[in-house]
Amino acid sequence: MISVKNLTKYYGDFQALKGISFEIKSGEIVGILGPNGAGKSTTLRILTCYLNPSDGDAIIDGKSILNDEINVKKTIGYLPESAPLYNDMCVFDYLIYMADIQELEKSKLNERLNYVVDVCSLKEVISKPIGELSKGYKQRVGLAGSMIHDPKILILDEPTNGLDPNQIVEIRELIKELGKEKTVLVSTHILSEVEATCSRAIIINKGDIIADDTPRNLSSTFANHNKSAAVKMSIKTNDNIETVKEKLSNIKDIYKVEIEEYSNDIKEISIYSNLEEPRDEIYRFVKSTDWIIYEMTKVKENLETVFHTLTKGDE
Ligand SMILES: Nc1ncnc2c1ncn2[C@@H]1O[C@H](COP(=O)(O)OP(=O)(O)OP(=O)(O)O)[C@@H](O)[C@H]1O
Repeated sequence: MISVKNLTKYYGDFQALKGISFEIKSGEIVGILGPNGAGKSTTLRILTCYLNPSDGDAIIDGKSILNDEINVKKTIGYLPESAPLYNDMCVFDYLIYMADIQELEKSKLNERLNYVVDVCSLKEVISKPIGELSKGYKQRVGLAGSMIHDPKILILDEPTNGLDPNQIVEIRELIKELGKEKTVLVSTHILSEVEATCSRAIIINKGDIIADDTPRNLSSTFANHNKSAAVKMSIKTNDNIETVKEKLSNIKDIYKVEIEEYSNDIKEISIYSNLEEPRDEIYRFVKSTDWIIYEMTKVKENLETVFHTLTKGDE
């Protein structure tokens, strides 16, 4: 469905992509992961014909990005990192406008409108101006607009960026749902999202692919030489999520803290550490607070720790 061959991109003298190649089969949901500046957006913008490669080619559903731009764009639904939504437009008008831009046949308009409104759960906001919607709803509108023309492939650039944990879970569920019918390529920093939704992860760093496998295989491949670990913790506290995150981030050797879920005073947290056994330090810290620990489990290997090991020193 997508065949990328030796894709190279220079910005002036700077080589942002160093001849990457990969294949994506029909029906796959593939996550493209990498630290800031790795080349994720550049790759996605080339595949969607918004940027020319310096060298190489990509064949999208049989069409080359080099000489069949119009048909490539028809095959793809693209949600850029910051989707250009029109705040004064109501959701309905925006979807009609996107259908128009994509030259969707009039006879298919009603059916497609009903489908995207339904799958993206937009019914209750359909007449509202986009500017009045929450970030989560705006992202749903962006997704709905990007697939109004029924593309075979969805390319989503950091679709959960800036969303709160509940909205992230919702968009993750939506991507899974869409993946039942479409081939999906999604870039993200949220690795738990890749583990939960993607059948494959392509890890990219400094313009090169450094790993390409199922999340499970990646985790087990690196099981023996990975010195970092993750801890899943459930706590009870009245501190808000930002405060919890900040306090835990200050513990020595912790490099990342994610609040996975929360309801009132219960917070489910993932904590990532450079140490093989981070629980001692975490416990000592929690003892100095009024938090109550409901659960604390070490997870030796997951995609986050693999990712950290592979890209260590590059962030
Ligand atoms: N228009 C541009 N001109 C010059 N350099 C650029 C341009 N766009 C991107 N770059 C550089 O190319 C590299 C790859 O950028 P890209 O945006 O593809 O990375 P990314 O993996 O998407 O990062 P992020 O997660 O921060 O969005 C970075 O070093 C970036 O500074």
